[in-house]
Amino acid sequence: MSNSIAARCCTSPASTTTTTRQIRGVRVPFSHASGVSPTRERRGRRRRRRSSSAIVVLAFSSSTGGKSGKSGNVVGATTSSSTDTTTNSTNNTFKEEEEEEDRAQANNKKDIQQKAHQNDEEEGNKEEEGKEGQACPYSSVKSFFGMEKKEVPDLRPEDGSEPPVIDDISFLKSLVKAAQHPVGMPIAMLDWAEQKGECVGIQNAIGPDCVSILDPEIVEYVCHTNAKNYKLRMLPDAFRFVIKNKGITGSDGQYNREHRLMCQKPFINSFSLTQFSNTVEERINYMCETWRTACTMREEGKINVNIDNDSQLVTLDVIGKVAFAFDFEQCESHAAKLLRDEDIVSDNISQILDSYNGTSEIMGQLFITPGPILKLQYALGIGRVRELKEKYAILESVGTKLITERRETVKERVEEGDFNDYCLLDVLVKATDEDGNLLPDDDLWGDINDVMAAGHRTTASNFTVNLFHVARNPEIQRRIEEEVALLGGRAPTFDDVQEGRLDYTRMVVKESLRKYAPINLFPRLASDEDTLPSGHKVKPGDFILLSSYAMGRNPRVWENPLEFNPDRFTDESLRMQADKQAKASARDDPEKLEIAKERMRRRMAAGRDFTYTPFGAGPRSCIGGVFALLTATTMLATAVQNFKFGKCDDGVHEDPGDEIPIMYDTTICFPEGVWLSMMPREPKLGSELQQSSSSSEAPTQSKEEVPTTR
Ligand code: HEM
Repeated sequence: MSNSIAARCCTSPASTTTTTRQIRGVRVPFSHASGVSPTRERRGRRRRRRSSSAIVVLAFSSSTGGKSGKSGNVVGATTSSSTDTTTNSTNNTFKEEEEEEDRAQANNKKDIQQKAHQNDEEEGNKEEEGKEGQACPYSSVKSFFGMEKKEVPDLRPEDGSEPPVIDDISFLKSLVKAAQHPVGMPIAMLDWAEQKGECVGIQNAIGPDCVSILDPEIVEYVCHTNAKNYKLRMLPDAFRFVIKNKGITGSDGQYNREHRLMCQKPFINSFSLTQFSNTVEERINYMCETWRTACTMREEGKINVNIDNDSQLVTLDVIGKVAFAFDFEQCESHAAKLLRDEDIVSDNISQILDSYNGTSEIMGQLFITPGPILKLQYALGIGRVRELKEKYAILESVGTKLITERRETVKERVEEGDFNDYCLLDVLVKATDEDGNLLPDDDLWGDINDVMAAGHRTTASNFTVNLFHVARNPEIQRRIEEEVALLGGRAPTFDDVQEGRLDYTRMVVKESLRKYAPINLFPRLASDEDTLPSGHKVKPGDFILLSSYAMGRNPRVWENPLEFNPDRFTDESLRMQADKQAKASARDDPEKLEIAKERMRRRMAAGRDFTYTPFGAGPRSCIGGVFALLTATTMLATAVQNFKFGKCDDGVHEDPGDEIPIMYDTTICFPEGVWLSMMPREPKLGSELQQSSSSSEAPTQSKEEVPTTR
């Protein structure tokens, strides 16, 4: 039986006995980090959990070494297409990606280029593995962008000495410090970089040896040049034990590539993106209306809110609809509670939310429990592992019911000639393997669950950080206002972001991601022996520590890294940044310098460098990065269009100063909440313009409801 997946329309009822896919591996740590409206009690639990996440990467790294997904004959897993996704695309992977690249170029859509870069990485790896067994027409595009295979730079110590290493005692001390620090391991990585350099070997007395890397050139080597040796992820045993090796984040090899390609599809398809834009617009405007009404109910005409809480509600609603057309109605529940003191959550939603939050919480508690102990606890019925399994089973069974309903809906739509994908699940229910069998429900649920968990709290935390800075920095707020006013009072859309009408707002989003990376680590495991450009020797099973947080605060790369400065992302700043990186990599060789400058400038302009890594890098990088940027920018513009933000002045919540108190469990958390004040703008920013405006304004997108499964 073949394992290939093709994009075909569903014409027959769901089959759940299709393939015997062998899937190896488990979910990445953030998969179940999705607490909704965390109470103080839950925050307390997160605080206790934190120290474990700092060390888990070392304690368990050996458990997944050497795993890889089963290979089969790929017959074109579904990938990007522009508007018509109904063609039976079996072998059009490269062609469609090439078209996507062209479109991105033509429209100067920088972030879609970044997406194309991810695909590029992926294809690069396929080529390396020789799995496709065919010449890649994409390589000409690659070479045009300077993405052809690069010479490995020589970054060994210039004086001929051995590359820097941390001995085991110093390492254990760092580990203890990291475990006590709310940010965890990235703090140790920054310390090592300061003391020894940006690529440091680590002798680890209690686990495999590690290399900690902050140097963008060596990150490029690991995530791009020789990515095939560093594709494996370390994952806690609890994930594997419970989640049965499904989903994108938990898989490797061919299964992972196929499911990445399938799941990327709606996030780069213009029809689907328009639906998603409508959803984001609708949800954030609903929340704005709730805030507005709450303000009118106060004498002072304004309110103070914990924006961390409300952000999570909006993004859960968004990701539910985007992933599987499910409406969590969090914004409605919030409005009912805030405005009328009513609880209106339906049984169906509470069941899903309870299981979703429950699995997240227990998974956090069992994060570092080794597999054999989990099994023993399960057999003896002690600890919370049974409860975890039960909760995940509930989640899965509700998911399966929704999938069954959606299969019917999509079938009817297809029969009526509507082949569009309104959500990710629509893509998945149409996908078949090369024998024409539909994919089994648990494969589908694995992907949906992954995307929901990966996209929910990450995007919410970014929105929170954006508004924190807007509220305390009048100049940042003024510059966003300026941009938003030009929209003439209509709702901001994804198109506004992609077509450059919200460039400054987008730079604020990017700066928030740099300084407060939603996911702090994206580690890799070496599968084979290798020597890094720094001269460090790597053995199979060695652990490569990569960190978005530490890279985003690397003082060599980012001047005054603690300063929040969105202007780092202007074209001019990026050019200067590129020249700085080129200088470092050319090492005083004038000939190399010119080539390196040219190359770095091109890469930075296209968002394809390895200095800025909030979405990770390489063949396992985030598949939702572009969507997340579009969403966060649209939400921020909408919020500023509707409200004037300021520091919290309720006399209860203290101003934290310019640094937000944070900690990481599986994603970034704000243990004290993030409080700010908001006052409605009357009328909305730019509305006056609309009345007298010319027809040159971009029209408001029509609202097309995303059909739900309920
Ligand atoms: C601001 C928002 C987000 C941030 C900062 C973020 C960050 C990340 C990071 C750091 C990784 C690991 C990458 C690596 O190991 O190289 C990742 C993986 C992933 N992300 Fe995101 N993410 C965000 C939003 C999203 C969204 C909205 C989706 C879904 C639409 C998504 C889906 C995924 C998936 C499926 C993976 C696993 C990829 C794999 O294992 O092959 N993420 N993300």
